[in-house]
Amino acid sequence: MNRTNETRQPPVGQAEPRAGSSRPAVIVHGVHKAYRSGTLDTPVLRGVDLSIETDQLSVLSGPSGSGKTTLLNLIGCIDRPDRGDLTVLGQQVGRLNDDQLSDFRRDHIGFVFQNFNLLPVLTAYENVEYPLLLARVPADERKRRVKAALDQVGLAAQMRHYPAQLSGGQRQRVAIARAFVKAPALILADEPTANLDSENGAAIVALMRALQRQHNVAFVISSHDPQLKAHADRVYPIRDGRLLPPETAPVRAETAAPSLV
Ligand SMILES: Nc1ncnc2c1ncn2[C@@H]1O[C@H](COP(=O)(O)OP(=O)(O)OP(=O)(O)O)[C@@H](O)[C@H]1O
Repeated sequence: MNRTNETRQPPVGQAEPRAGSSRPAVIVHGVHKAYRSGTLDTPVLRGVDLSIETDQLSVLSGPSGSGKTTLLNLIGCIDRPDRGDLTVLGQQVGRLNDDQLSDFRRDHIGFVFQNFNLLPVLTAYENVEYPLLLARVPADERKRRVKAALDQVGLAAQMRHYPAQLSGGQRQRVAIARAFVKAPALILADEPTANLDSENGAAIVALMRALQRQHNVAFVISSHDPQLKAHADRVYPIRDGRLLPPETAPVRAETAAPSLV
């Protein structure tokens, strides 16, 4: 038997080791998803096949209702497909039970949301610290990592501010720091610029682009923001629950990473 051709799976609930892994970050195979309302099933994803490379910024793009968030939720292990399977960071997630799935999500995936989803009673510092508390990271290490993350998004001076004391763009920076602080191999962002004006949106796009390069993570973003699509390595167009052929990034002059402070 030729063992080199065997598909090796990491232990249940663990992601592939990051360094040297040449596998795609995400493989979606034959995925269908419908939402049920009463006796009526509304199909949303109708057989999606997709492979997302590590170390790239990828955008899922399509009109409202095309299924972007549904697909992002499946990749993020927030929901399960009706049919088909997903391999995320080398782990076939359909093999995980609900507890294992939520541990996998917590340990390996960072999330950024359209509405920021910060806890209003916690300061910027405490919001970023929260995932490290859940992961039982020791206090000294927590402090070092939270400060570094806030520094990277340019919010060191506002660390004691509550979300209500921050602008929309600053809140999204806190949310991005929170997503990066655990150094996940995969970050998912659902319409991260939709609630921002174009200037703040452009700054957030530049920040995500710079952080993706700096941290070598797979960054998957659902968006119809043309600024985001213009900065993506790969754009995956979705229409009516089906994927069209991917668009490669337009050739453009390489811009230096912006200063984050
Ligand atoms: N929990 C749910 N129950 C029932 N229908 C849902 C649910 N979530 C989404 N849908 C429906 O599924 C379809 C796809 O929704 P989805 O949020 O994935 O689209 P989207 O491309 O992200 O849209 P948008 O850009 O507006 O966020 C929509 O018609 C939506 O109404």
